[in-house]
Amino acid sequence: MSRSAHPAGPRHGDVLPEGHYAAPPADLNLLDPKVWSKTVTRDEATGAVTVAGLDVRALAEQFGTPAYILDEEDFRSRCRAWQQAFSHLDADVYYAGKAFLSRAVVRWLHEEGLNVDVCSGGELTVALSAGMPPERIAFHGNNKTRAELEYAVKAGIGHVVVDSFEELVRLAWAADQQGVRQKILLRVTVGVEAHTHEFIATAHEDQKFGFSLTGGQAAEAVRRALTLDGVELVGIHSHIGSQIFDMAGFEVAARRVVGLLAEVKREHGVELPEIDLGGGLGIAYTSDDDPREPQEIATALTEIVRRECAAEGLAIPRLSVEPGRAIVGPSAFTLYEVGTIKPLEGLRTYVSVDGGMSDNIRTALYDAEYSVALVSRASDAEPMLSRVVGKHCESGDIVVRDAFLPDDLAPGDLLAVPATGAYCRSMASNYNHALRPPVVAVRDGQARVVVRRETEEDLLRLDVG
Ligand SMILES: Cc1ncc(COP(=O)(O)O)c(C=O)c1O
Ligand SMILES: N[C@@H](CCCC[NH3+])C(=O)O
Repeated sequence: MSRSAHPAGPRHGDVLPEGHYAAPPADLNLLDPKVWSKTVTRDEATGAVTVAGLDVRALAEQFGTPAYILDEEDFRSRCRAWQQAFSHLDADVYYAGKAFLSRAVVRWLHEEGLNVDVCSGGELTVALSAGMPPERIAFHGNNKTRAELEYAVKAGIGHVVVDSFEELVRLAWAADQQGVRQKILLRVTVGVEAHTHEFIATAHEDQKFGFSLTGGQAAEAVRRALTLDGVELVGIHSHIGSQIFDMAGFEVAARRVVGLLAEVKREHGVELPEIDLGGGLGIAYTSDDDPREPQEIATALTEIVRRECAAEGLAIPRLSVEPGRAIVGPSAFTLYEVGTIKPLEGLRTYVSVDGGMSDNIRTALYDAEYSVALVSRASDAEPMLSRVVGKHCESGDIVVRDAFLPDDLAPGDLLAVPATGAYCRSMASNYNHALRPPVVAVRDGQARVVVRRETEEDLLRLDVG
């Protein structure tokens, strides 16, 4: 989640606790390019907002609301930025499918030369069915089932990132049964407290993922992996958490992972050829967030790996990274229609939209911050401190906790929440039997549905009682 300062400010004229809110933005019609996908613009003369040359009002008309609008050019350009940043190195970029996966996205990744990281049999099926070569797929997860492991081995995937001793045995057995040797990396927890929300930090000791480096589990896992016939240990993996801006955690992780490679060489005389430093790079959800560019990350990581390897007398291993949010997060926005508007004098105005926690659970789950804009017209009305809420039966059903919207807002207006490409559709639910919204891909004046809206028949199909 964003760790930025509180971005909201008071409704004009309201008396609010002093210093609690920042001032409202000077112009509510401005769409900050930091948080909107690359092809989004607002025509100053007419106020119309377009994406990939398409008027969002026409998109709402054609595809309905709520809808995720995915800017294909933006997505592809982020893929290229990551590829280019690591292109001069012996390195691989794996897109983390958990952020958002669909067959269209897999095809774009394939065309742009990226690999995919999956963390369930379902994600693996989507990746394979869209033609991703199995050797370009990595499989993650802290509790992969025996069936999932057999499926992955049978499919011939590139590597499995092993998370536990049980999995090591299960996987070696599954591979043995199929007469193959499965390449693996071991996921280690490097003991870093990533500066992010507790639920998305993954490298400190007290959580469920990986082999503890400091507690000696990682060394034991290496020892066991090297003795099992069904697996070929090729490297070490670390993922410290998500929505991180500070490079320090990655640097510590890189140092500790290289330290383990050195220990493995000393103990076993084996130089493991690969390291994977995971994903986790933060994006701008509000104008206060300042994310790092892929190039900065590539430079910082490779410098540290080179330096540590030189100090330890190791050959430089092949490096992988796994960005998810940093690729797809900024590429999409969610389009909603305004319904009920409830002003609370001296407090704020509750603006209800036709979606909510079923299409974006992140605000309720992580206290995530988002921005929002009126996109069906421009407005010169006064700023009104608002809370954008959904239509679910929960008072925690909040999409944007604090934002300024024009105080002439009316039912039927369209709002868009930017930076909802990651962990929104992929974490969407049918709570209150909501129908999950479609994903509409837009590019060069063309729009097409890549994930269709659910229907009531979809819900009833599963209800077989
Ligand atoms: C192992 C692993 N790799 C990559 C990612 C992608 O993270 P992000 O979307 O923050 O880049 C995650 C999710 O946090 C993960 O668990
Ligand atoms: N779902 C989280 C990120 C967790 C990523 C998986 N390790 C989010 O929305 O920020």
